[in-house]
Amino acid sequence: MSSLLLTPEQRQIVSQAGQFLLIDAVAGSGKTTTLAQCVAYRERQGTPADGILALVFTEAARQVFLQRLAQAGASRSIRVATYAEFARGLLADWQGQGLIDGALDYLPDAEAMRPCVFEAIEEAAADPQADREYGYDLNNLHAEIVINQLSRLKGTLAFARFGDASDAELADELDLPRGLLSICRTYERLRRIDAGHFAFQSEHDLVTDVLAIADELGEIVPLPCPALVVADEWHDANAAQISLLRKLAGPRTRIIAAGDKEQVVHSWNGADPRYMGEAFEHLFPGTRRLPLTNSFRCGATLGACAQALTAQVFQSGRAEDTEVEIVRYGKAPEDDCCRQVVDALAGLVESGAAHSLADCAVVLRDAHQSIALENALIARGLPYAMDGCQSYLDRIEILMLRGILHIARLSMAPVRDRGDVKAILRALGLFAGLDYTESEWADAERTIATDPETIRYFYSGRLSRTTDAQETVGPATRRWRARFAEVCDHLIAQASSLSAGELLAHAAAQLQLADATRRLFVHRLDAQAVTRSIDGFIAYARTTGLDAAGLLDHLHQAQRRSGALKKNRQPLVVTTARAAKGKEWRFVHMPFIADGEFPQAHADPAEERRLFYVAMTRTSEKLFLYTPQGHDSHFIRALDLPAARAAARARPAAPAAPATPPRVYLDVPYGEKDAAKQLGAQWDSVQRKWWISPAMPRRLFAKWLPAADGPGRP
Ligand SMILES: Nc1ncnc2c1ncn2[C@@H]1O[C@H](COP(=O)(O)OP(=O)(O)OP(=O)(O)O)[C@@H](O)[C@H]1O
Repeated sequence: MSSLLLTPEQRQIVSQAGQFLLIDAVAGSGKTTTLAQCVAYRERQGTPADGILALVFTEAARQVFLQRLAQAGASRSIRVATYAEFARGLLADWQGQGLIDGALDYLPDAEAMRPCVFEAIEEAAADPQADREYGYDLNNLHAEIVINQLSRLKGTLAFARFGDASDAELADELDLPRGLLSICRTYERLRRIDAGHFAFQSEHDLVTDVLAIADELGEIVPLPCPALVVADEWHDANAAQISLLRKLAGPRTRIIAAGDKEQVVHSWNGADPRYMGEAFEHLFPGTRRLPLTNSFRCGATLGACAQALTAQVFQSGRAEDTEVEIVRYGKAPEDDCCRQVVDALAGLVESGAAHSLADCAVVLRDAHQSIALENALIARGLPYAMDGCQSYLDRIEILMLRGILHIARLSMAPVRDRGDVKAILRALGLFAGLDYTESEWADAERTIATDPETIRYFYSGRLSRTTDAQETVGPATRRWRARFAEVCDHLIAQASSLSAGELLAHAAAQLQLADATRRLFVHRLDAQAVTRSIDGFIAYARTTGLDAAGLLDHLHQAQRRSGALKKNRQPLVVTTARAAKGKEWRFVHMPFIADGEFPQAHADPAEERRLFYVAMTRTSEKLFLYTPQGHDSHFIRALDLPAARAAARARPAAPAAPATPPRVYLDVPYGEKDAAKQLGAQWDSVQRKWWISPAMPRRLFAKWLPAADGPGRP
């Protein structure tokens, strides 16, 4: 049984009687805790454990939910599953009962999916009607892009449209290349033999396969009809998941979903604020909505800022405040901003406010902003670990730009490590559209790692040749390779007279890298992120003023130093707003809060605001926001910090809201319950405790009062 005292809001949720309940919760308000308490309560009320199902999105969330169930005193046999796992179990049951044939092959990961994706790419390319502007490359990056797109099309149920819309129509509607859509359609055709009979199946297919089979075979395939389904982190749900939930709702099934509508930040993958609102209410008529407004993570000042930003009630259940400091940066914005971040981080550790850098995180809007930050951290010797995004030194577009500089110099020096040589060459080959076999790659890597000057032959022998009869590349790739070679020839000629920044800027302009990026990364948002990263790196190269050799040397040293720093066991975390969701640190720093950066230009303003809210509410002790001097981002203004501080000061000192429940709970042993009852104590069936109102004379109940309230039991 839990020792946690539920807040009045939490208690109301746990004991409410309606069939469908949607919990509108603020960040850190105990969604998971409350859902687990709902499960334990219903079980105590007689719902059998095997009639209860908890659905979550990830294995990590499953583990947390299991812990919370144990804390709430629920039985261990209650099923907690991810959506994919649950769907897979259903398919296995149907197969076991002989209702469907199931899949011949289960593809557990992207690696296993790759041959099937390649087959789909080849078939789509061979179609006489194929989109000739699309690069049907058979490489890992392209396979990954196809897999992500398959997952999006499934999550949004857009696959259902394939029956009545052409690839061209869908391409237009979804802002995707027609070639990519026909690959996805081909993949699905290769996979799907018949209802309930699949040539192969991956994790991404499971939920939509269950939905499709249930639609096609109707009552032949029985769906479970649990007495209670709870769905955590509901703000991440997509169309497929909400449809599955609907299918599980029998006439007496109770559904409780908890989420924060302000944390819908995965719309790229099908999440939609409507699933936290009207779409849920439409599918589950009579839904009651109840709030969880007390955050146990964010103190009063930050809570008031979050409320001002989102216009949703956001109170603090934390006794201590969470301060917010606005730091302004000036000239040379990137460097000045990062210098201030690094100074503040070092100050937190030196002053003892943070036990180590592991108490801190830097949350970026986007990975491209890490370049100046990582350089500042490396220069200061502060250990850091990237979480949810790669270090700029490892990102494929940066490796490609390094590769271009190596070509310009016709030397791989100073890089000698075979792994580093491999990463740079492959990134270069990918952008250049080089069609190498594994053994050709291995050969090139070995030779160049042994003698860095042989990159010259790699360039003249393969990279710049566009008429090799053995190559099977299409005309679009061939044209692109010719342009690539022309630009590289120019860079080689200019390498000694231009700086690295000028060489790269020339290459980016002549190669129209933004277009090339769109060709490779396909999805508009992915391509934009890579383009920003390329622009950021070129700007950085320009500020150094170094020539190609100098910059390559500098990057090599930076890589070595960052490798050494990575060995530290208590590093600072550098992450992005999206990847930070669900996490928490004592001190959070958010650099580059400037209009155009965060909120990002051309992005959906509502999702930008939600992302900002997610990032800022990861903090428990102090949030640092860095904004340009004289140009506060409109997010900073929206927080209305002076008013938030005033509200926090005006708040009654302590105890905080949840520590002052309107009930005083008693520790009454079972044998003394009648005595307590006679004195006026009442039974709380949610907490499973006796309680009195604060107005009642405590001395009568002194021996049962918890330690903080009275003498209690010896
Ligand atoms: N009534 C309560 N009293 C004290 N602490 C509580 C209470 N309810 C929840 N908590 C604590 O608040 C913290 C956050 O709870 P939980 O993880 O359930 O919140 P969440 O809303 O799911 O968080 P997130 O926004 O990160 O998804 C946990 O440490 C939990 O133990």
